[in-house]
Amino acid sequence: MALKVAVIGATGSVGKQTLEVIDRFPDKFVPTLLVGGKNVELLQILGKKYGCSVFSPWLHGPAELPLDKLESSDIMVYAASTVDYLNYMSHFLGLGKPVCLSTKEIIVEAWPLIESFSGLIRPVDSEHSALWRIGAKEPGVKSIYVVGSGGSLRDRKREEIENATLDQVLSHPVWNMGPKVTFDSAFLINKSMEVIEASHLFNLRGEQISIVIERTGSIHALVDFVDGSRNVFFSKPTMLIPIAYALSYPSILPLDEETVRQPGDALGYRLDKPDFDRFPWGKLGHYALELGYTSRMAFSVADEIAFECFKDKIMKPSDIYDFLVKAIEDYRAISYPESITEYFSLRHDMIEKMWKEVRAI
Ligand SMILES: NC(=O)C1=CN([C@@H]2O[C@H](COP(=O)(O)OP(=O)(O)OC[C@H]3O[C@@H](n4cnc5c(N)ncnc54)[C@H](OP(=O)(O)O)[C@@H]3O)[C@@H](O)[C@H]2O)C=CC1
Ligand SMILES: CC(=O)[C@@H](O)[C@H](O)COP(=O)(O)O
Ligand SMILES: [Mn+2]
Repeated sequence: MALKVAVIGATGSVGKQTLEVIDRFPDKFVPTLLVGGKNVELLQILGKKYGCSVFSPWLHGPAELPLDKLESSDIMVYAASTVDYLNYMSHFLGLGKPVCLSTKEIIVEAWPLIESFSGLIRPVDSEHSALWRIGAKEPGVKSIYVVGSGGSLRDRKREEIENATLDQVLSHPVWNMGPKVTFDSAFLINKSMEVIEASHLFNLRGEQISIVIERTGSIHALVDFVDGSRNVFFSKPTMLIPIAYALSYPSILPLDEETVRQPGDALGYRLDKPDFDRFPWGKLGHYALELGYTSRMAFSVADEIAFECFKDKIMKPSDIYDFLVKAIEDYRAISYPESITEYFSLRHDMIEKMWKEVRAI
């Protein structure tokens, strides 16, 4: 029997690639509910193509998903660039059903609220999928490496980074992704988010997690074990592999993507230390880990606002750094919400307060 799949964020980069995996294995997966945003035209085309239910706030009003369709699904892929559907995700997990989770903002911001379901949460973010596959959840892990490409500004000087245009920031050298994660990647904010994500998913301390740069996007993660051994994960830079693995776990689907290179070439890859002088944003994940869960949440919320401000030319990269540091520090002593309702209420207050600060700049 084909698994019934609900896709949140079906019209986006990860969502569309999820449907590509589903198309390749129609005997294994069938979409039951597709949730999208502004691109209602595409959403309706997809709904017709698969003969399934669709939902968009731009079509149907505030986020109220058809619960019957959701509950009758076997597995969820959460790939929306919003945390708005956290309560539905939590409800789905509460039914004992797995969620393939791409939206790292949820893991960074709301981990204490979903941690009890960690056995049902399957990482989709490429590095975390790789970490999962090479043993980061197993006993005996000493430390891990989250690998990055370096992003669109990786060869720019400090001054060029400070004056980068939106077009430059959104021209990723390796991956074709949605705008927010591409922006994050340009400043190593994405790696900071991924350090927190890895700490939560694999229950590791900040000092056990390092960022390294590999320019071709062929190495995604490394895990060092206490016996002195090291696992490394190679693959072409494609999200099809992590999406397919999350959907089909524990089996591996015959995607037949080209192997990245012959094993003999492995020594040809270069891993570099990140340049934190040019990319200080890449240290903020560790800083937020030090200061606690509410600071991590504030970091992610502030980053969402910073992206809007960068697009509107209200903030330069150095302003973004200051803004993120302030958010992390401002919320260090605030206790973390005890429920999803309280989380959304705190999130709302954070957004209001942060926009007030922006207006005062
Ligand atoms: N793209 C990638 O390769 C990777 C992405 N990720 C993570 O996955 C998540 C998604 O990224 P990506 O696919 O690139 O993002 P995109 O911007 O390409 O897609 C975002 C999706 O979310 C939908 N959406 C946004 N707001 C709403 C809303 N209020 N209600 C319903 N749907 C909404 C969009 O709908 P619409 O377009 O119709 O407005 C779209 O389907 C992010 O958290 C990102 O960090 C992680 C690793 C790799
Ligand atoms: C594909 C994926 O997982 C992204 O998060 C990717 O890692 C972004 O590219 P960077 O490695 O440049 O941040
Ligand atoms: Mn990633």
